[in-house]
Amino acid sequence: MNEEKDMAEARAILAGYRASIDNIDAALIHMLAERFRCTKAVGVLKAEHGLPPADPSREQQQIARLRQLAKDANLDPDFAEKFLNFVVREVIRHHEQIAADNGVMKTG
Ligand SMILES: C=C(O[C@@H]1C=C(C(=O)O)C=C[C@H]1O)C(=O)O
Repeated sequence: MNEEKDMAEARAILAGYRASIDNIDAALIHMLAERFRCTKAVGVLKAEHGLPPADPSREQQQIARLRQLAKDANLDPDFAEKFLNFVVREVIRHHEQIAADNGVMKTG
């Protein structure tokens, strides 16, 4: 009887956490969509002005900044760096595609 009650309570707590996880995942998707909307505009600007798709020195600054933010937030900084690199790789792929569509040579 108690076991059943414990299990029902655990399921209710789990459902509460999952509702928050679903909200957070939705926020992440919206934030990523907004970031890519912005980086695609950067890709067009770069293609129009013959700037290279990638900017490694800017990326180094972002990595240092995000690693510190992650540490302060008690998030694994290695994970934060891997996540940023994953996103930036996709951004650079978009920039290369935009440049190619506009007849600009791949330079970086
Ligand atoms: C968006 C840019 O292009 C690339 C993508 C970056 C990013 O997604 O944050 C950062 C540097 C560049 O390699 C940029 O140069 O700012």
